[in-house]
This record gives sequence, structure tokens and C-alpha cells, in this order.
Amino acid sequence: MTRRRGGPSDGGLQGAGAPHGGMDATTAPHRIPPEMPQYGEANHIFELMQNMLEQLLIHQPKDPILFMISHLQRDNNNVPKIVILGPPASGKTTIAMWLCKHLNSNLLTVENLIARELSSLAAGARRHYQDVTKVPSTLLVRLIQERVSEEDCIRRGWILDGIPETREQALMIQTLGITPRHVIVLSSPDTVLIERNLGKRIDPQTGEIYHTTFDWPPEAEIQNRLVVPEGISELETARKLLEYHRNIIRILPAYPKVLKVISADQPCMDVFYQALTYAQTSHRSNAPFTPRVLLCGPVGSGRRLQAALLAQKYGLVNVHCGQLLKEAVADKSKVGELIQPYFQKKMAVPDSIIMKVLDQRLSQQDSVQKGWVLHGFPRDLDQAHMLHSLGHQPSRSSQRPQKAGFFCKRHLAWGSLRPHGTDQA
Ligand SMILES: Nc1ncnc2c1ncn2[C@@H]1O[C@H](COP(=O)(O)OP(=O)(O)O)[C@@H](O)[C@H]1O
Repeated sequence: MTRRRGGPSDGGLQGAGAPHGGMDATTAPHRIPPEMPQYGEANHIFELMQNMLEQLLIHQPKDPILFMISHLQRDNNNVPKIVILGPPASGKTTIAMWLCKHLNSNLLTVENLIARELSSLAAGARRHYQDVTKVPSTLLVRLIQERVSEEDCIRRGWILDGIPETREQALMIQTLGITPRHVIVLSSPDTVLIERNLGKRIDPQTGEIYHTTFDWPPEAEIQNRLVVPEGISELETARKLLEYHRNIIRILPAYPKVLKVISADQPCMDVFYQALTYAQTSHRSNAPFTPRVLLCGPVGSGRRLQAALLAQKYGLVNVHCGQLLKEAVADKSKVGELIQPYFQKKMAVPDSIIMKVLDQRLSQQDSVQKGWVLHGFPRDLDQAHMLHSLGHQPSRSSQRPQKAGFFCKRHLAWGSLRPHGTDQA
């Protein structure tokens, strides 16, 4: 049914910015070719502009044009900007260090911010505050601001370990325009952490963290130089835990959309991979977006019904591959005549013919403009590659074409959608 809506006869008259579903083309105020929003989507133009506007408003440069040019030349929109929070001994520093290595980024801790030799601000802090826990929030936040403005942080991003510690700090950091893209919160029962902290050891040469039970270095040389850090007694950990719990509930509301809680009560490697996976996801933006959904699943999994529901709810064109082939035969179209003999002999229709039919359908005006939900295809990796090479990538995987993009779990398809109306600028 949806197949008949729109079609090539629309001739591009409907504005791409129009609401989905049956707008009268003759009353459309503008003619926006569908290629325009597609270009924007493929090149992340919306996010680029939004980011630039944000930076302009935060930094308020005297010469906005020069600022924009250098901002664009840096091409650093996607560098890591990560905050790792969690109670003592939850593994913040361990995970932050591994993420830094893996993402080639910069680790920012209270200790290394104050230890910076070339910073007069840090030198002042060292003179006045021997105990790093006593550094006032205003000074700490200025140290962070100074550090994140340095070239290596601009080019390779930063990972803040255990900062902010209070809501006050979170708000100060925000006010300076320092906004993390991902906030990871490690969580674990207090009893586990008190016990775990007792086994913590540090390599004074490299700063690497080890554990007497969970992460003991095999090299005797490293084993011999490990030291017991200060403040790991049961009493001290319990005191820090109390303080953490008091603060964290007031910090988290500062990061409503970028927050991920990960259980730290599992092996370090598992925690790390969950943290890494999250740090590498890009958040959905407000950019205009045309849903293109591949619905995969075995026979009987309910693809047809789900596709119909998706198409109805989001105003998508419902494309069922087998149905398309049958319709081509029934229409006695040129390509239908090519398909007919295969149907008669009950043989599989060659991929090249299927691709032709699909390409035609997915290139029609209504599919391009409203988006589509495709099912019954692809059936193997070759077909998926063919679809991809014709430029019909599903929306979510279009950002990572190397991952042979199609979703295998049908519920993923829901995740990639928003009710129509919100996906139009
Ligand atoms: N998931 C984990 N399982 C077991 N031990 C861990 C885990 N994560 C960290 N550790 C160990 O716990 C101790 C504290 O880790 P650390 O990274 O210093 O925590 P934090 O920075 O949150 O205080 C270290 O000895 C570390 O090796």
C-alpha cells in the first residue's frame, strides 16, 4: 500500500522539509531537492554548524571569522571529551589510563594538573597547597581550563579522572564552556570497594596501577618497586565513600544526556570494553534525519508485521523485496519479464536483477524523502555490499560503512528512529 504513495511522478515538488505523509505538493512553499538534506546528513553539516555556533558563543572572539576558520581547520569535533566518575577504588584511574592509551588522548587528574611544570598557575597551587585535596574548586577549574586549551588537548581530546567532585565544580566547568561528550559513572557496592582498595599498589616509575589479587604484574622487577598508596585503609575508604555518595547525586543531573553508569563489580577488562564502547558512540543530534531501516531476522520472526508498523508509525515507505519482484512480474514491466522465467522455474532470481528492482524503488522520490523500511533483503553479505555500493545505506550504519551495515536485531531499528516531526528541522 505504501508503495503506491508518492512515486517518481511527484517530480521533486514536495519540499524535503515538509512533514511526512501526504502534503499537497502544489501548496509547498519551497522546492527543496531531496539531495540537499541527504548531503547535510552524510557530511554532518548540521552538527558542524551547531558546534561552531556553540564555540562562538562560549569564546566570543573579537574576530569571529578568523575564529571560525581556525576552528574548522583544526577539524577536532570528534576528539574524546570524557569524564570518569565513581567511588574510590571503583577503577576510575585504571579505566581512564587504559582509555587514554587506546584513544591516544590526554589524562587529566588533580595530581597531574598541579604537577605541570610549565604552568605558573600550577606552580602557585603547589606553593600554597601541598595536599592536592585542599586545592580550592576555583583554582582547580582554572587549571582544567588552562590544560584543555593546550594544543595536545585540542587535537587529541581529554579524559578527566574523578573530576568534578562536587556539583559546584560541575557547574563551574560547564560555565567555562567545557562540556564532556561522554560521562562514565562506575558503580559498585561499598563493601566490595573497601576490600578492593586494600590491595591497591602503584608503580612509582610509570604511575600504573596494580592490585595484589586482581592485577599483579608478572615481572619481578615491577613487583619489587610497587608501593602502597596513602589513604587506602578501611576507615579512610569508608569516609571517602560517604563523601562521594553525598556529592554524586547532585553532580549527575548536570549531565543528563551524556551519562552512562557501568557496573565496576566485574573484571577490569569488561568494565574497560563497556566504557570504550560508550566513549565511541556518537550521540544522536538534532540534525534533520531520514530514517532508512533494514529489518533483518529469520523466517517467522515477524519482519513483515514490524515493517508495516514502523512504516505506519513513522510514515516510511514499506519495501518488501519479494513483493516488489512479484509486482514487477504482475505489471509486465521490462524487468518483470526478466524475472518471469525464474518464477516459472522456481529458481532464485539473480542478484543483479533484484538490485535493479530495489534500486529503482529506493531511488523514488517518496523513499528518498520519507525514508524506508526494507525487509526480505539482503540475505547474505554479498547482497548487503551490493546495496551499500548503490548508496542505499541504512541511516545508522551509514556513518561506519566499513561495518557492512545492516542491523541484525530488529529492535535496533526502533532505536534508530524518532517519531516523524522531530526528524525534520
Ligand atoms: N574491575 C575491577 N576489578 C578488580 N579490581 C579492580 C577493578 N578496577 C580497578 N581495580 C583495582 O582496584 C584498585 C583501585 O583502582 P583505581 O583505578 O585506583 O580506582 P579509583 O581511581 O576509582 O580510586 C586498583 O588496585 C585496581 O587495580
